[in-house]
Amino acid sequence: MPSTNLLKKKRIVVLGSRSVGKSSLILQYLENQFVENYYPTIEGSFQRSINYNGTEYDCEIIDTAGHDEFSLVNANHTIGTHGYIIIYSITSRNSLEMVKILYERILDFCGVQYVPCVIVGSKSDLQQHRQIDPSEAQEFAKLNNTAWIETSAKKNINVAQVFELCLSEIEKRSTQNAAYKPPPPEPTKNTCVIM
Ligand SMILES: Nc1nc2c(ncn2[C@@H]2O[C@H](COP(=O)(O)OP(=O)(O)OP(=O)(O)O)[C@@H](O)[C@H]2O)c(=O)[nH]1
Repeated sequence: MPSTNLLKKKRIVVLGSRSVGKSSLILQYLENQFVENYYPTIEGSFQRSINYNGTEYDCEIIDTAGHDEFSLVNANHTIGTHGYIIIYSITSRNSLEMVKILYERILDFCGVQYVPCVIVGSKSDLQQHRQIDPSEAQEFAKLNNTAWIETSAKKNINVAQVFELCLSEIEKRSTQNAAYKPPPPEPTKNTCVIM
């Protein structure tokens, strides 16, 4: 039987195109800081205790290098991962297309039809450069049973909510699993086999 502590350990992977603001979101969340300059990420892992719904979760947050159409989702992204945050910038149509590709690649790699996931529209402070209508991203999220939210790391809008939503999606999934009862085995038929 797994201990309660183990059950509260959650691994969250943050994915998305280059420069959509993955590191900025994490930095704002963990350290209440925002950096205007762009420094490409290789990969980073951060520990953070998150209180959600009265429960303390011991979270590992993985910041990944920006993805393009040639990047593959690999075992490092998926093995042991409980939830995904996939980010596009509201100022970039290409980055929303990459969200769709990444989500499909995760499902393919894991061989499942659903994973706990939050789709995040970043840089919501840049309204004058908006290319993605909220309804478009919301529709994709709804179709795929994921959560969706817009954020600004710069203005610290909806930053903590992204991580809480991710835990909520993870919990939803584990409740569904707990409620799941496998179908009873098929009754054996009294058939006669002629050899
Ligand atoms: N206006 C605005 N700029 C942002 C916001 N978030 C990030 N940026 C800027 O966007 C650029 C890229 O941000 P990063 O956080 O480095 O993006 P990333 O997705 O981690 O990039 P990679 O490391 O290439 O994957 C930086 O210049 C940030 O200052 C935001 O909410 N608003």
